[in-house]
Amino acid sequence: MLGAGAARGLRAVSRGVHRTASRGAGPRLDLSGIYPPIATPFTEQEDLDYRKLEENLQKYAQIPFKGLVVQGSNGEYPYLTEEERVEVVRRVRLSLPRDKLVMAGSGCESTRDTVRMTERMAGAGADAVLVVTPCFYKGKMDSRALTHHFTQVADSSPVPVVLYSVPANTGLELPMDAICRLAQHPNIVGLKDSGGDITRIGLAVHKTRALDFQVLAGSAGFLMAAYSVGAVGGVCALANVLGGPLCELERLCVEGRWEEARDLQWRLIEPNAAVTRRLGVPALKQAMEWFGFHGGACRSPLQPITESEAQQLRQDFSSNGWL
Ligand SMILES: O=C(O)C(=O)C[C@H](O)C(=O)O
Repeated sequence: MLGAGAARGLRAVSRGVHRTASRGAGPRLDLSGIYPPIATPFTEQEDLDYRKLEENLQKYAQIPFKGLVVQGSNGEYPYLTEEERVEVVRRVRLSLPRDKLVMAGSGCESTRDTVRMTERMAGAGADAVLVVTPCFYKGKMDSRALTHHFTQVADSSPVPVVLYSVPANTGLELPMDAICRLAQHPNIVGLKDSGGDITRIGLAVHKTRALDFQVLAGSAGFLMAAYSVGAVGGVCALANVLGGPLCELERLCVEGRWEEARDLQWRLIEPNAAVTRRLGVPALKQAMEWFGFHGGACRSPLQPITESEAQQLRQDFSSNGWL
């Protein structure tokens, strides 16, 4: 892991984003494995519910995850204050066994705020940060702007940076040429791609092969496909609910047991689509309740799913043998 000093020392090199195979800053952070982007429990008054969070964490600690993503899209981070964001990461780090990675979402709209939030997340104990593409001025977020943004953040980050492309939420994809340039940065160790375009994931792996750069599938529906083109793991909303089966799918892929992997992958596609692009975070939190975790309500303006959506959601799990 790079320290702040090391990151500073690498700045001169990273400004030009030119680097070859060796990062030259000690062993890289191994990202391989499965991560749930954890949901944030709230009380009825929409305050953070740290007791419920802790109870969820105790359960997640029993599942062979590589670690947890705190404040990915499903953590409702756009609705948390800066203090809340940092405090949740601090508590997760304290609760989680030391060998589990904590990857903290530190993305903000401006570069300046993201740099600051990244430093705070590292101070709260994050092992790595996950930095989403800024998107409010999406028409202006071209390769030049995004390369500049991520380079500035990585230059000053005390911990390794993972790029995060999630077009369903941001309305933009991190362009491939930006990924290839940023992959050369000594403090940028990977990409979480939630877009689901398997040709793009394969190309990202192919184009960065000579580098110590790791690609993670950003959703469970294409996890096996992503492994087959060289991804090393996945950050999957569905892992909040079906963490064991997703870790099993990881194992089958890593062992090359593709037929068994395919059978399992098939059963995950419908539940995954339901808790992500079709019904989103409120549905994920509903499903968590059915599987013994604390989900509960989202922070407003997100609304609970309707009765008929809940029925369809249940059907998506039960018809695939999960309920
Ligand atoms: O919450 C996140 O962050 C995710 O990566 C979830 C992801 O978008 C998914 O589809 O699983």
